[in-house]
Amino acid sequence: MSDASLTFSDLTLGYGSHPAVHHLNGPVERGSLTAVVGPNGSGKSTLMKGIVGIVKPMAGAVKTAPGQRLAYLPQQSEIDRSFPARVLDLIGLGLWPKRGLLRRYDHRDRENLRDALDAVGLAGFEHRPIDTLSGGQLQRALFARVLVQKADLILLDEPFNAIDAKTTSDLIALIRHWHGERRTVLVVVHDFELVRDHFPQTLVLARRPIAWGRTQDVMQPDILARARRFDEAWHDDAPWCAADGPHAGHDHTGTASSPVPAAAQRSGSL
Ligand SMILES: Nc1ncnc2c1ncn2[C@@H]1O[C@H](COP(=O)(O)OP(=O)(O)OP(=O)(O)O)[C@@H](O)[C@H]1O
Repeated sequence: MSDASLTFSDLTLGYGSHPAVHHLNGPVERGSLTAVVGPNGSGKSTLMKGIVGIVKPMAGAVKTAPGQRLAYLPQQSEIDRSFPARVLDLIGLGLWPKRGLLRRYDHRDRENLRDALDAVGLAGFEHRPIDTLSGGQLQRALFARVLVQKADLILLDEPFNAIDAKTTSDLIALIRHWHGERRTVLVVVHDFELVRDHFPQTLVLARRPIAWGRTQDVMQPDILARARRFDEAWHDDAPWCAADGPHAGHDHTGTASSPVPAAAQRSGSL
């Protein structure tokens, strides 16, 4: 029997009457590390929000295994940096589920926070207001918040956006460490090279799932070309659920032929 951290059952998520993700089926294995790739507007963030429960299913369901702790890091653009908080306050938010809103930090909490700051390379930044951090430093602080949450299921939405190579490689090391601890990790990524180098599993979305399985099987020119042909525009007169091809589930990798030369697909992003 599969040991699933998450299971999608014909999941459709959307806004108003528009599906942004539809007909997603299959399990996310416990302890797996999965990249979610796809063009702009293809439903990646919506899927993350659907798993967290911010966006409710229009149809179907997403089930998380009971008792799992979940950590979610939204895109940086969704984070309010003007909020008057210090780095320590931001990271301490990760302790709320455990210690509640009002309880003071105890010795163990302080140790956790210090360890997390060290792990992300922000020792000495604890009292800095968050609006003075660079983009990379803020992302490190947000990873520290995920660290203190000690979650079983971790969702990261475009954590490498506008981040330099050194910060990216430090954050990748943390993600691989979580993977080594058998946490389940899903990461929205645009950089194909990162996906090929570090993610054993990949889900390619273009509103519907185009392919999902082992990265070396999925990150193929024909599959990526199919995702590229995705039309981002909303069509108000479109049927609620257009029949636009096979419904991919886990390890169902497509085989459509590609008009895009393989060399053009080997690196880059969607
Ligand atoms: N709150 C919302 N209300 C209405 N439509 C939305 C909302 N959020 C997203 N959408 C639409 O849903 C579709 C999927 O958006 P989503 O943000 O999930 O895509 P994405 O793959 O994460 O894109 P990107 O790579 O650009 O971040 C898009 O067409 C978007 O305009």
